[in-house]
Amino acid sequence: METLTATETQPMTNSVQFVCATARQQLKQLRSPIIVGVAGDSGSGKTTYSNGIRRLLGSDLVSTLCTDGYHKEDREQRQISGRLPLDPAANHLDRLAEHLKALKQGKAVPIPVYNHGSGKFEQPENFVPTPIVVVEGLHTLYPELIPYLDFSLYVDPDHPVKWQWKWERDLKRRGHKAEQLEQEMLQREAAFKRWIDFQKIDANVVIKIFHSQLQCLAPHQFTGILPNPCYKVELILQPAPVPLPTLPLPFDLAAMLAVDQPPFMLAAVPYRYWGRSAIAIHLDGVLSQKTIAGLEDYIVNYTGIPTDEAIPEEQYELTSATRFAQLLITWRFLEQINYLLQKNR
Ligand SMILES: Nc1ncnc2c1ncn2[C@@H]1O[C@H](COP(=O)(O)OP(=O)(O)OP(=O)(O)O)[C@@H](O)[C@H]1O
Ligand SMILES: O=C(CO)[C@H](O)[C@H](O)COP(=O)(O)O
Repeated sequence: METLTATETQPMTNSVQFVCATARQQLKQLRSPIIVGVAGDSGSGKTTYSNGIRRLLGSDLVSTLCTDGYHKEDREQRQISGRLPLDPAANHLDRLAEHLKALKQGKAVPIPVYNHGSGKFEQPENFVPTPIVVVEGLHTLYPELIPYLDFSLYVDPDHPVKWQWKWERDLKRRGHKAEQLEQEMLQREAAFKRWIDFQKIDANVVIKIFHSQLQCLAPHQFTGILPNPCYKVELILQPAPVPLPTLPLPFDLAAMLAVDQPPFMLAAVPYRYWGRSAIAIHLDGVLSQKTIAGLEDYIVNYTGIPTDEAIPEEQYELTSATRFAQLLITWRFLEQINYLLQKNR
C-alpha cells in the first residue's frame, strides 16, 4: 500500500481516495474478519461507541455481536441464585471462545440471544461475519478471548456518570424495578472491581468519561454556558503501529474568542498507562457542530462510504465530546486496519 498523505489545508488527493477505495475492496475480500472487542461494565456506553464505529464505516462492513446471550442464567434464574452476570463463571465464555474461533475462520455461528426487555433468552440467531465484527460485552477482553481480537476498546465512565446512565436506561428501557435495581447496582460495585475493571490494562483504546470539569479552570467565577449533561472524555490511546496521514480539525479560532461561546478544552498528553506508552486526549465542553461535521466529513471521505448513514435516534443526545471521541476512535481503528491489511499482503 502506498504512503497516505494529506495536509490540513489540502483536500484529500485522488491518490488517497484511490487507496481508501482499495482498502474497502481489500476488506470485502478478507476471508478472516477483523474482530474488535469492546468491554466495560453494564451501561458504560459499549453499544453507544460500537454504533459510532458502525455508522462511520457502514453496516455493509461492520456487524455487532453482543455477548449478553452467553449468560448462563436469565433474569429470573439470577434472582434465585443470587449470581451476577459480571461473574465470568456465570457465562459460557468457553462457547464464546469457540464461536470467535469459528468467526475468525470466516464461518457463520449460531449466537445465543438475550432479550433485555423480557429478561429471557430467545432463539439463537445465525451470525454471518462481515469484514469487521464488533464483539461487545462484559468479558470481551478476557485472556481466553484476546487471541481472536485485532483491536480492543474498554469503556470506563466515572462512577456517578455510569450510575446515572444505567439507572435511567434500566428503569426506562429494560423494565427493572427501582428497589431491586438499586440493590443489584450496589452489589455490582465490588463485582465490577473484581471481574471487569482489569480488562482496561491492555486495551488499545480506553475511553474515560467524567462530568465536565471545565468549571475548575475558572477559579473566581465561571460564566460559561454548558449544556446539561456535559461530559469530559479522556481517550487513552496506544500509539498506532503505522500512523495514517494528518487528520485535520476544522476550527474557527475567532469564534473561540467570543465570551458567549460555549467553553471547551482539547489537550494531548503523552504518558505511561499501566506501564506502557500511551497518549491521552482530553476533551471537555462543546465543540461547534461545524467542527465536528468537518472532521466527520473528512473521515467519511477517507473511508469512501457513498452515503452517510443517519445518526440513530437514541444517539441524538450525544454531546460533542462523545461524537468527537467516536471519530478519533474510528480514526485510530482505521490505522489498525491499514496496518493489518499491509501485513496481510
Ligand atoms: N457517551 C454517552 N453520552 C451520553 N449518554 C450515553 C453515552 N454512552 C452511554 N450513554 C447512556 O447510557 C446508556 C447505556 O449505554 P449503552 O447501551 O451504550 O451501554 P452498554 O455498555 O452497551 O450497556 P449494556 O452492556 O448493559 O447493554 C445509553 O442508553 C445512554 O442513555
Ligand atoms: O450486565 C449486564 C450487561 O448488559 C446486564 O445486566 C445483563 O446482560 C443482564 O441483563 P438484565 O439486567 O437486563 O437482565
